Parts: sequence; structure tokens; C-alpha cells
Amino acid sequence: MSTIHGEIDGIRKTFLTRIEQLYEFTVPFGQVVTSELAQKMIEITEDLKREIAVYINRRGQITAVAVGDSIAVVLPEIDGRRSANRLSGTRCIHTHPSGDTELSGVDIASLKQVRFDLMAAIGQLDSIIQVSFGIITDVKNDTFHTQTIGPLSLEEFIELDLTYLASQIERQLELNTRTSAIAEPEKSILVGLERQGKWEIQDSLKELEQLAETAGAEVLDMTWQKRERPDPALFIGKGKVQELNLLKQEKGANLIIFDDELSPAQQRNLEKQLNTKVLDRAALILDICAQRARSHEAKLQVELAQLRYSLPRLGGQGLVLSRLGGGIGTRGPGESKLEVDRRRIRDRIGDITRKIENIEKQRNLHRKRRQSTRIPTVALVGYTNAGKSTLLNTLTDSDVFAEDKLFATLDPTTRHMTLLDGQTTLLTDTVGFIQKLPHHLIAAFRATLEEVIQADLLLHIIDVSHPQYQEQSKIVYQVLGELNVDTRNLITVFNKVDRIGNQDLLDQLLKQDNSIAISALSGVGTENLLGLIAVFLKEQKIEISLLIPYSDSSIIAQLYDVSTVHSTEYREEGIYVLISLPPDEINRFSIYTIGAEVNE
Ligand SMILES: Nc1nc2c(ncn2[C@@H]2O[C@H](COP(=O)(O)OP(=O)(O)OP(=O)(O)O)[C@@H](O)[C@H]2O)c(=O)[nH]1
Ligand SMILES: [Mg+2]
Repeated sequence: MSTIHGEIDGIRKTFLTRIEQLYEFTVPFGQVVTSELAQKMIEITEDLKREIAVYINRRGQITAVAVGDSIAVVLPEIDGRRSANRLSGTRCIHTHPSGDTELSGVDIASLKQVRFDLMAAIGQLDSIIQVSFGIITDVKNDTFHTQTIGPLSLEEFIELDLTYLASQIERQLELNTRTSAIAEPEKSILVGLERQGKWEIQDSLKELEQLAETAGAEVLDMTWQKRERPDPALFIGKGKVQELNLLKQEKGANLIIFDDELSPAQQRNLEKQLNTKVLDRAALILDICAQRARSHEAKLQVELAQLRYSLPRLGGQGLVLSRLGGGIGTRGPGESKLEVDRRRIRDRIGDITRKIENIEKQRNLHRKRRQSTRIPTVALVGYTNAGKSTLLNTLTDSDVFAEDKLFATLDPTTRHMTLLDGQTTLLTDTVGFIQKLPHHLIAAFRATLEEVIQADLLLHIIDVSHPQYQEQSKIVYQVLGELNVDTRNLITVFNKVDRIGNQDLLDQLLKQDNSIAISALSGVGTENLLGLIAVFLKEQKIEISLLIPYSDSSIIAQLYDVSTVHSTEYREEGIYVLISLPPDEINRFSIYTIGAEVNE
């Protein structure tokens, strides 16, 4: 009889036989576990109400079986000496009778101590089998770092390529036991689809290259396929995947970035076939935003978008691989690594949503206060890198961060701007837009974009020196449309004209209504812009409510001179008046404005 380790006293013979039969299972090479073995373990656990653990070696043989009590199992020792940077070559799969698959402190401790290839806990709740597992990701100063992933469905778990995973863990351990390990940039290949009616594929990939480099990856090559519709399973065609696999090997790439958003299934399938981390444009943009978010609010918004994006994608091989050494797509805002435990993600999403709601309430209060003083607001919108922040700096003599990189700005900044006639306005700078902006990001940033939605006037900044400025402009309108922004009060600002030698082009552009050409950097044309803003605001009327005490009732006559009076109501405390008037007249009546009723 093969040995059954652990607490076998008091277990009936029939059970012992069933447990012993676990030794007869084998697992195909490279696979973590089979569905039959997992199911058998769960059955015994349910009948016996005790933990069952098996050890499986890399050849797929069961090397040990152990029984514990209802909460833990004492694991057998493994023989043999191992060097510091190798795993034990054995994985431990065990059951949790409670059905809850969360790994315990003891589970993690044995993962580190035995250096298992992985440590998995299986549980069954409502007849669904789930798995959580831990892996060693790193070693620093002789201390092993681990990460737990899950809960996953049994099918998702079985999809893992254990051979590749273990080789990557050992590679990481080897890197880190060497003294001078320098973090190398991830080596990437970009992939796109060429379709009609979209951007030119080269232009789109060029932008993706900029994004990849901003995120810190090295771009080794790019490739694309002409195809009207993406393949539902692989996004690109089967043959193209094979070609990509060869290219990956030839170039030594460890990251493949797709130019379009992949479905969770496409991403998983591609990772399996390419056996490396696969990301899409959305993940890349979210990663960049996570690195760039500065304010507490922006960090929360980006993290929320990242979590919502990653929740349906957690089963991926690439995600597991990327846990080793972190890297693009796994980095949260600040120092944190992105959470990969489904349960904790759900909790965190709830937590962040509440926090954002609170901040939003504060922001609304501020906005109301501003509205009660009715200083007109102007918002900068435009494609990323168009020069919005530079223009804000020039117009308001400020020093906000502007840089020749995508997504330099994530936090809205509002500054006082004085027009030529001395009128004060508020100018707001916001996050730039980009082609295929992840919708999770738009949703998460909706609150900050409220500043834009509610502005009295929009300045649409276009970098005319960019070859794709027309396409970029279209995207800006598209995103504004998604946000339901009213674009009637908008000035088109053609920026970076210092880079344009072609006067004819400018003359042509300026035929467009309400447009102006400037250089935000040198200041050329900015005075004219200020003039145009003043004209615009003058033409615009703003609706406000006033409460005028009876002692000042002579004011009413003045109101009729400069504004449109919609209604007057005589009440005990005074006369309530609802009027529309040009913003620069507001100051005259500001002592009578009633903030809370403004714009509601
Ligand atoms: N030559 C020239 N460069 C400019 C001009 N305006 C801005 N730039 C440069 O363009 C780059 C991007 O400027 P930003 O002001 O950061 O652009 P942004 O629109 O705020 O970009 P995001 O915050 O990333 O959306 C910087 O390197 C600026 O110096 C201009 O009028 N002429
Ligand atoms: Mg900016």
C-alpha cells in the first residue's frame, strides 16, 4: 500500500482505499492538474470533511498524498537539496472543505519553504469548482516573495502552461540572486489590423510605438494584417499567429502589444499560443496613466479603470507570467502592484467607487460656489500632446507640467485667466484624448471631465504640425460626443504654427468659423485668442437667480437694461429674479446672486 501521509487514524478503510487510489492518476506533461483528479479530490473531501493534498512532479506523477483535518493538512517533506534559484519541481494541490479557496498563511508559508512550483487550493461552492493559487515571484535578500491569483474556474486553471511558468519563475530567481540585476526594458512587438475607414495602419502603429515607449517598453518590430473583421478567437488569423511566434523567437521579444482592444478570450488564446505576455492598447494606456497619476483622485480613477478592465481577464497566462518581475500591465498607481485576487478586486472596486463619490461631492460644492460667483469658465480640450498645458501656462503665466510625451496631464488644473479688458475667467486644463481611448478610462474620468462638460466655452487645441491632425480632431469630437458635451461654444485653436512653413495651409484652415492660429510655446497669436475669448463670452448669456431686497428695488430697472428678465417674484424676504445676462455684467450684481439655485 502506498503511504497516505497525515492524520489517518479513525478513517474508515473504504475511504483510505479511495484516497490511496489518487496515486493512480497521472497528469499530462506541462499541465497543472486534470479535471478528473481535481473532481476526485473534491468528492473525497466532501464525504470526509477533511483536507486532501497531493504532490505532483514535473513528469505528472503523484508523488505524495496527504490527509488533514477540516482546516489544514500537515505536508510531507520533500527530499533533495536544491540551489537557491531552483524550485522543488513539485506542485501541491489541496482542497479546502469550506469551499473558500483563499490561501491561508500556512499555505503561503509552505509555498516558500518547500519552494513548490505552485501551491493551489481547490474548493467547491454551489457545485462550482474554483481554484486559487500562489506562486513565488521573486527573491530578495533570501526572502521569497509570492503572489496569489484567483479564484479562477477549474478550466481557467488547467489552461496554465506549467512548464513555461516554472521556467520563467526560475529565470527570475536566477536574475535576482545575481548581485547586479538591472531591470531590463520589456522587449515588444506591435501588431495591428489594417481595415478600411480606419486610420492608416502605419500611423496607428506609430502612435502605439510612442505609447509603448512611454510605458517603458522597447519596440523591436511591428507587423500587421489586412483583414476586414478580427478573428473572434485570435483577433488575427491563425497563420499570422504562427508567423508572430517565429518573429517573437527570432527577435527575442517577451511582450506582444495589439493596437486594438482584445476580448478576454482573444487575449487568453493568444497568450497560450504565443506563450508570452499579450497586452492591448487599452492596457498600455491604463498602465501609462497609472504611472502618471499624481493627485489622489486621479490615482483612484485610474485604479478603478484598471480593475474594471482586468476583472474579466484574470485567468490569463500572461497575467500570471507578468507577476514575475511585474512590468507593464501589472502596475497600479503609486507603488502598488495591481491586485489580481478577484475577491479583493471586487472589494476594492466598491471601496474606490465610494471614495470617488465623496470627492465628487466636494468638487460639486466647489463648483456651485464658483457658479454662484459666476466667473465664466473656459476649458481646454484636444488630442494628447496638442499643447493644452503649454497654452494654459502661457495664458495664465503658470508653470504646470507640459512635456513632449503622451498623457502628460491627468489631473485637471484650473487657473485664473485675465482677459485684455481685465475681465477674470477660469481656464481648465484636462487629460488629452487619443484614438481608441479605453472606455473604462472615460467612465472613470467622467467626474473630472465634468469641468469640461460644464464649461461656458471650449478651446479645442489642434497640433497642426502633426501629420494626422485632421484624424486627431475627429477623435476629439467623437469623445466629446460620448461625454455629451455641447460643442456649440467652441473656438478651434490651431497650435504649433511656428512649425508650419506653409502659409497657404494656414490661410485655408482659418477659413473655418471661430478659429485662430497660435503658437502656445512662443506666444504668437495668443493675444488675439484672448480677444476672441472675450468676444465669445460677451455674446454668451448666463442664467442666474438674484434675490434683491426691497430697499434696493431700483436695481430692477438696471436689470432690464442689461439682461433678459425671465421671471420676478415678490416674496417676504425680497424680490426673486431669474435673468440671463452676459458674463462680464455679472460682477455688478454679484452681491444679489443666490448660489444654491444657480443652474439647477
Ligand atoms: N513647437 C511647438 N511646440 C509646442 C507648442 N505648444 C506645445 N508644444 C510642445 O508640445 C509638447 C506637448 O505639450 P503639452 O502642453 O504637454 O501638451 P498637452 O496637450 O498638454 O498634452 P497631454 O497633457 O499629454 O494631453 C511639449 O513638448 C510642448 O513644448 C507650440 O506652439 N510649438
Ligand atoms: Mg497636458
